[in-house]
Amino acid sequence: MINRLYDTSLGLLTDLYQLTMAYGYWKSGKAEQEAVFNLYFRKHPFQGGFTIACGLSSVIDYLNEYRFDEADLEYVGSLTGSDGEKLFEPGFLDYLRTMELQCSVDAVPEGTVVFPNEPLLRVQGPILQCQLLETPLLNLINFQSLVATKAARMRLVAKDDSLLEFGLRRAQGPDGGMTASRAAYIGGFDATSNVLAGKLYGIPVKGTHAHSWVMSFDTELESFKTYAKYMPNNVTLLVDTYDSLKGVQHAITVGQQLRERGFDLGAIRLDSGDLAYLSIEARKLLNEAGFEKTSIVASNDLDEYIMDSLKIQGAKINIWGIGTKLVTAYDQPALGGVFKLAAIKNEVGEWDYKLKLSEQAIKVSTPGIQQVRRFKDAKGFISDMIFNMETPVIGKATMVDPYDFTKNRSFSDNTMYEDLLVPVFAKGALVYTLPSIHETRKRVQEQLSHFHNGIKRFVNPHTYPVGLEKGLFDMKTDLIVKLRAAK
Ligand SMILES: Nc1ncnc2c1ncn2[C@@H]1O[C@H](COP(=O)(O)OP(=O)(O)OP(=O)(O)O)[C@@H](O)[C@H]1O
Ligand SMILES: O=P(O)(O)OC[C@H]1O[C@H](OP(=O)(O)OP(=O)(O)O)[C@H](O)[C@@H]1O
Ligand SMILES: O=C(O)c1cccnc1
Repeated sequence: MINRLYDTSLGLLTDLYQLTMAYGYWKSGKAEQEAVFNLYFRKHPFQGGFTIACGLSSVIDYLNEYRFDEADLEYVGSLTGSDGEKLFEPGFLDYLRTMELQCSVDAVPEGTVVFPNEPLLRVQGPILQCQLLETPLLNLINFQSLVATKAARMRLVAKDDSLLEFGLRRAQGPDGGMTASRAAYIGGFDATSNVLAGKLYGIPVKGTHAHSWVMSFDTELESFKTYAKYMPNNVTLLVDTYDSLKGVQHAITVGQQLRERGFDLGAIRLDSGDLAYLSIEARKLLNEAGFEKTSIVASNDLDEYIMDSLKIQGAKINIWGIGTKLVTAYDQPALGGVFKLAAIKNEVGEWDYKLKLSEQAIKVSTPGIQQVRRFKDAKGFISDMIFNMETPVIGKATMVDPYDFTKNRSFSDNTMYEDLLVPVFAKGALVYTLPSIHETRKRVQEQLSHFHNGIKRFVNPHTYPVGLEKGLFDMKTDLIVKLRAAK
């Protein structure tokens, strides 16, 4: 299924309205008009204070293979409108057949901590092409950023404990499972039970055994002994099938036999009951029997809140197995990333800036060829300023709070900063060297370490300051005033 999905051309992985608009651009002679779109979200997921950008690697794979094959074109050519006539002329299908991607894409590297309204991706190129890419780019970035963020939240609670992703069976289909395994690893998990993700993405694979193994034997002890006999170098025993603490005693018996063979009892796993009480009691039993190094794995519908609570209760869990709540991003199953037109080049080669009005200030889009400047001092990151690349900031920079123009801050020209978006495609050609998944995973933790702890708490997190450069703010305000007057 997965291979079939990715072996085929994916040009049609878009919404029909992108194709009908593309057709309209083509018919009206606007197809090649240069446009700029920004991909951003408006609100952090999980009522949190940060988001992890993830999915760029899939975007690169997607754009590298971007095409419409003959079967795609035949299908598109067969689509009809309300009168039963064809929607698209053959000439448009020929246009798609020979179309080569001309877009330039700038993006924040995967694993970067990002905030509402900041472009994660900026796409510049023929408007027809940018338009077709809206849906797949959002599909690739939204879900992976969501899961990477969820995973990063779990990592914050776990601290130095191990985190194992167990979600494949509960994921939203095969692709949901695969991309969640990848995003979870980037967000800070140590390993996955998903063997295909191990093979394709190079994520470490780990696992224990199921209740069915224990149930298939007459006694739990026999099941443990048999498992240890055949896999002595990978023994984690699930102790809760009948009675968790009796299960721990059986695991200790098997651990003693393993030691006689030169191996050891790696871990026990608890998967039901009061995980705080049981882990504390299990730890005592293991320590009393000389198994201080044996780990305690817990699983059972865990999320960052239950983990936090278990830690407060003094649970002796040092490996966490997490599936459903992570891979489905259970408490917020979608990130609302959007892709908005921000500028179009006119006949005389100048940019006409564009914005979408809304009654809600938060939903008014921002025009401009946007870049994000992240200011920092010796202690870490202090503020992000979105600016228009066409009017570069020279000298002192003034940043305005987009929702309260009376609030602004200035940064002298010797304030340290980094600009977040980097070139990924230049006129259709890949110009970016993708870091390994392991480097991207490290980047998340490194990035988080530069932010104030206030943005990382789960309850009423601190709002990290993100503003518009004064010139961009003024340009946006003028445009709003003009558009409201023209309504
Ligand atoms: N000490 C604890 N504090 C907070 N939450 C806990 C604690 N122990 C377990 N939990 C969580 O409470 C939930 C209990 O789930 P549930 O009611 O299904 O119980 P169970 O032990 O799985 O029952 P069963 O024996 O039927 O499998 C799970 O999400 C689990 O992670
Ligand atoms: O609870 P999650 O966070 O989703 O983690 C995955 C769950 O999947 C397994 O249960 P399942 O009942 O499917 O199989 P089992 O017999 O191996 O426990 C495992 O024991 C976990 O409880
Ligand atoms: O290896 C495990 O223990 C495992 C794998 C998948 C789901 N639940 C548990």
